[in-house]
Amino acid sequence: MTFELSARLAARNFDMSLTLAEGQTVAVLGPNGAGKSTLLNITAGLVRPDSGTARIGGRPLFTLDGGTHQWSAPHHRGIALLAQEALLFPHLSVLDNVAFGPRSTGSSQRKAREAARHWLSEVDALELPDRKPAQLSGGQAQRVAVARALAAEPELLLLDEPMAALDIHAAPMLRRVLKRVLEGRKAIIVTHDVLDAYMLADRVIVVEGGRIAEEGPTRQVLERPRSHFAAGLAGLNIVTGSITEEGITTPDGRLFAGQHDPEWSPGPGQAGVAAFPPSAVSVFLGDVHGSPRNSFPVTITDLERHGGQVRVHARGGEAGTLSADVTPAASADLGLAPGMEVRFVVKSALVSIYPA
Ligand SMILES: Nc1ncnc2c1ncn2[C@@H]1O[C@H](COP(=O)(O)OP(=O)(O)OP(=O)(O)O)[C@@H](O)[C@H]1O
Repeated sequence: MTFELSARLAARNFDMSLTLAEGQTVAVLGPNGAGKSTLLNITAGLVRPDSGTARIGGRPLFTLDGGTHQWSAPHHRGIALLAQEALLFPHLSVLDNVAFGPRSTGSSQRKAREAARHWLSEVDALELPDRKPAQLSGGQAQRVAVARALAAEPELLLLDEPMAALDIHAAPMLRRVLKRVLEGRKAIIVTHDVLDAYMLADRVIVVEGGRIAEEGPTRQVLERPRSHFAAGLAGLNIVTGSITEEGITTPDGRLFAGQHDPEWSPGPGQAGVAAFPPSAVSVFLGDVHGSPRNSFPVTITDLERHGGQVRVHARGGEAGTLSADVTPAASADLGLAPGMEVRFVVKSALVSIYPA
């Protein structure tokens, strides 16, 4: 059954629509304050939008358009929300925490505990049933919380940065468990980690300023980003403009040459993106002689160590923020420092051009 939502909430500058097909997991990525949690909370029934509709299959979750207003309470939505913290009932054993969902929908204690054991085994936590939540590590508690959410047999699972509160050793195990249990399930996972998107999601939605900035299949969005946020996650620079024979022309009239997708024949003037890694950018002081192509005057905003290189972050007028990787020796020779005006020159062979 398809999940469909369209909602607006003026107080949070929120206006989004999305559809989730049966069995599909979507990752929601975006900067702080973009509206990711608001999307989950509206879906779960914890925040009420000004207008909109949502349904799972034929079953309405809310209808706030037109004359008839309908609003289902959170526990009637068939939706489970998993937060950053496990939020288990502290006085119940692990087994009874997981059995809680089936119990509250009328299963006998025996049947509910049977279901609980099944879900504990699905999350690799069969050795924990008698413990109290206070006796669990963060990663164990979060796996139990996943089992508790699934034991309620939700039609849609919402995960709000489930790995965020875990240490680096516990996160990979939870990620593996989630990969297994999300297979073939409708789920929306809010995350700041591209690894989650790659491993867990069929599709990615990038949200910015309460709107969907970009969406598509995970690899397409993360390897051919169109939004600056997704480009940042992918570790790429992007410059947008309109398509020409050789590349794109930026809004301030600069030609940016690159390699077109061979399978794609753009119409002239069509909006396009030029994407390139920081390693494709060289840094020069002053004017560059010869071809002015793919060359930007920029102001350095920051320098940081990145692997064995120095990553030079800069602002380039219409081009927005760009970064270049140079060796520490080159950085020292050029005397690079924040506030300096330099020129970024990008190798056109390493620039991919694709439709915006
Ligand atoms: N309880 C609230 N009351 C009023 N405004 C809120 C509330 N929670 C969030 N907002 C506002 O709504 C907007 C979206 O916030 P939201 O928490 O959904 O963003 P987010 O993408 O989840 O951010 P983060 O990554 O920091 O968790 C922001 O402008 C935020 O300030």
